[in-house]
Amino acid sequence: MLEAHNITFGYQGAEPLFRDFNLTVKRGERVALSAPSGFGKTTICRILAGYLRPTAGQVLMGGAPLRVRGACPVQLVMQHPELAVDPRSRMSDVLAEAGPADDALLDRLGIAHAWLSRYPHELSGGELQRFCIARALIADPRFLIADEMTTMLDALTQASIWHALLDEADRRNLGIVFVSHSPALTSRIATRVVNLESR
Ligand SMILES: Nc1ncnc2c1ncn2[C@@H]1O[C@H](COP(=O)(O)OP(=O)(O)OP(=O)(O)O)[C@@H](O)[C@H]1O
Repeated sequence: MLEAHNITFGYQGAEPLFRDFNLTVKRGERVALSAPSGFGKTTICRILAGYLRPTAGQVLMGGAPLRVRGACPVQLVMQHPELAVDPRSRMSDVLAEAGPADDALLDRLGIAHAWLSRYPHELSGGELQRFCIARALIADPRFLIADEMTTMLDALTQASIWHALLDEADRRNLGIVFVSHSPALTSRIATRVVNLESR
C-alpha cells in the first residue's frame, strides 16, 4: 500500500498548497487525481515519488518511509520526457540507469531495437516517452505515478502507450496514480477518482 499520511507542503516563501493531505492507494488500483490547474497535482505526484519532501507528514510504502538509496519503489513518469533524460546519453544508457533492459519488455512497450543507439533528440516525443516508461519499469516499482504522461501526444499514440502500460501493470500488480486533463481517458483507466478539492 502507498500512503500519503497527513502531508503538508508549500513551496519556499509561499502558503502551504495543502495541509494534512491523506491518500491511500493499493497495488492493482489506478487512481486519478483530479483538481483545477495550479491546485498542486504535479506537486503531489513529486511528493509521492520522493522527488519533493513534505513540510510535514510522510509518504509510506508498506508502512515504511520510501527508501533513499537504490531504486525507488515508486517511480514517476512526467509530462515532458525530453526533460527527464540526459540529452548526451544514448537511449541504451538511459535505460541502463535503472538496470539491465529486458528485450521482451521493450517489445511490449513498442520500443524498436534500432532506437537504442540513438540520442534523445533523434526520437519523437512518443518514442521518448516509451523509453521513460521502460526505465521506470526496469526499476521494478510497486507503484507508478504518471503525471500527464501522454498529454502532448496524439490520440493514437496516447492509446497505444496506455494500453502497453496497463498490460504491464496487470502483469506486475502495479498500483498507478495518474493525472490527466482528459475526462475520456480518466473514465477509461481509473478504478477510482480522487478529487483534491474535496479534501
Ligand atoms: N518549484 C516551484 N516553486 C514555487 N512554486 C511552484 C513550483 N512549482 C509549482 N509551483 C506552484 O505551485 C502551485 C501548484 O503547482 P502544480 O504544478 O503542482 O499544479 P497542478 O495542479 O499540477 O497544475 P496544472 O494542472 O496546471 O499542471 C502553482 O501555483 C505553481 O505555480
